[in-house]
Amino acid sequence: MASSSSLVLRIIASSVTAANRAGKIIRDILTAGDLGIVEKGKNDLQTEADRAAQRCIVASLSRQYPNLNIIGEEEQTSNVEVPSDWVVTDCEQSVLLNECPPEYQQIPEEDIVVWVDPLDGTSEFTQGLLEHVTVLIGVAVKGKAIGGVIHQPYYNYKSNSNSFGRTIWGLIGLGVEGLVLQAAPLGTFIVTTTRSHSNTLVTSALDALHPDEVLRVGGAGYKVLLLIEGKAHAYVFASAGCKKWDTCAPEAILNAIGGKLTNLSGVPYSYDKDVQFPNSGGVLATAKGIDHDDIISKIPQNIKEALK
Ligand SMILES: Nc1ncnc2c1ncn2[C@@H]1O[C@H](COP(=O)(O)O)[C@@H](OP(=O)(O)O)[C@H]1O
Ligand SMILES: [Mg+2]
Ligand SMILES: [Mg+2]
Ligand SMILES: [Mg+2]
Repeated sequence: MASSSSLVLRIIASSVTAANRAGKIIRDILTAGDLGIVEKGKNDLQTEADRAAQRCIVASLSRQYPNLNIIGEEEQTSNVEVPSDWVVTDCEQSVLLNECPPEYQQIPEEDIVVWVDPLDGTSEFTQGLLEHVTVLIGVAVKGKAIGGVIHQPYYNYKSNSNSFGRTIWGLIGLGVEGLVLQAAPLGTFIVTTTRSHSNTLVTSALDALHPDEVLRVGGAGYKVLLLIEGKAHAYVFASAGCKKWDTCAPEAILNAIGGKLTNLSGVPYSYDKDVQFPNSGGVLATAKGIDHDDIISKIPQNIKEALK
């Protein structure tokens, strides 16, 4: 089989196209002005943009890969028609120009699970912090996050240029495309964490690490981008609030450039189709070159216990 036609690479290539389309849908809904906000739970909002972006991504991927396991954040009623121009079935050709790493060349469809967060950073989206918004599509093989797409529909939107938005994709063994990798500054320790889902446990984990600076921003996708672009050294979230769709794509992309994401006890998450959705052990993600285990050792035991 030619490497360019490996299923994993084609799914990533299709996910880039679908994420870009979803980003355009998100922008159009915000521009139209009716967000249709629904409260799913305490401090847990959903907008028409979340719902529409998910329908676009799931319809687009399942049209091309009818037997693929796709798990999305939002509940979806299958009998609602998806507008035909939301269904995109072409692959991003630049992805297919790459050689698929040998270990992923022969993966059958049934071993793959795709985790979809159609809009990460919903809280910030509703408050106009648009740079924090991402579309996340993660690809897991046998429970491991191996590839993914982070699309940022409003990247650079404050600049006067007409071309804003960007798409980052990555695959372990291949690397990451769509941004410039940068190391965070030496001699200081910058941590990023939640902006809208904090509590006393979240704060006490941060306190225990004595960071020089804490960047409180929205979304798991955006926080991992801060790590990749050298704005922060670690993403620390001592809460069970994040779910598998929040971390699958960011974890794979971070891993592809030498970073790491685990729970706060250092245990990796499984992305199998049968797993529980919550990342109940919290989230620690570290940039390339940061001593992940050293940070784990500084998280107090009572916090680790509370998150088990
Ligand atoms: N306590 C909580 N309840 C519900 N969702 C939570 C949560 N804590 C974190 N999350 C989810 O985890 C993602 C990252 O959170 P945060 O921005 O606070 O770091 C968000 O995804 P969504 O915006 O896709 O729902 C958010 O909803
Ligand atoms: Mg949500
Ligand atoms: Mg999310
Ligand atoms: Mg979401």
